[in-house]
Amino acid sequence: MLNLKELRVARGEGDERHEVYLPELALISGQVAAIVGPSGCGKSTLLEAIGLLLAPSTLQSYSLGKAKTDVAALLHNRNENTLASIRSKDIGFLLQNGGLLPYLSVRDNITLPRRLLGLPASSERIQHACAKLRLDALLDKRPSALSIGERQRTAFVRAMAHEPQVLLADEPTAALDPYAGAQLFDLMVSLVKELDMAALVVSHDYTLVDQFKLPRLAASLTPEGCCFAFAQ
Ligand SMILES: Nc1ncnc2c1ncn2[C@@H]1O[C@H](COP(=O)(O)OP(=O)(O)OP(=O)(O)O)[C@@H](O)[C@H]1O
Repeated sequence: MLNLKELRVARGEGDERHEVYLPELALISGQVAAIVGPSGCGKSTLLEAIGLLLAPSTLQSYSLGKAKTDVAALLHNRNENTLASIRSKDIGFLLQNGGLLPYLSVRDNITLPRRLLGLPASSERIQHACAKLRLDALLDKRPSALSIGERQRTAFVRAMAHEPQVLLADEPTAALDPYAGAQLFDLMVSLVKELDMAALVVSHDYTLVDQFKLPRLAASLTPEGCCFAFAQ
């Protein structure tokens, strides 16, 4: 579902430059893996590069989705239209701050990705996800009237609403209590299997990562910056 080799991506300049290196990543359909590591090591940077929100400095190969789209070639040729379509259709991104649109209701935030793609606004899966994450009573509210955890659950449903091939989630349970966090992980793992997709999730919640037996893409420090590889 996602195969990538030799990704390097950098943030900052000069002494502030921080490079992240991922020698290899292979995710099969139905798989959820966790990106783990200390604060500031580059987990979000890595996720943003994989999600095509940040341009890599080096990328040997990157194929995405069932069609094995050659993303590395698209990036190399700066094929912005196709890259934009992959971002909106094939990738579901849950940003660390939620990224909800303040002037839309919870319902409209959740259904926006589907409406932009010309799909019916709602689906049985969305209704099930809203019920499981206890969002039903909040659908007419604006994000400013929600707690941070409620915003985070809304952002998760929005990231999955258009049934992307790959879900990239940056700390989706950071603001949730243990029960709500486990509910969200449980929903994510079952949706990923049901929809034949793959997911990468940045998480500091090692209890959940272990409980759901997720493979860990773990950070180690190198002279250049930070290198990620699957923990043995
Ligand atoms: N916009 C930016 N410009 C320059 N440097 C940045 C920027 N965003 C992050 N950095 C730096 O890049 C490095 C990696 O940041 P990143 O947010 O990817 O880490 P992280 O592992 O996700 O951290 P956390 O767990 O605290 O969220 C850090 O040293 C950070 O200070």
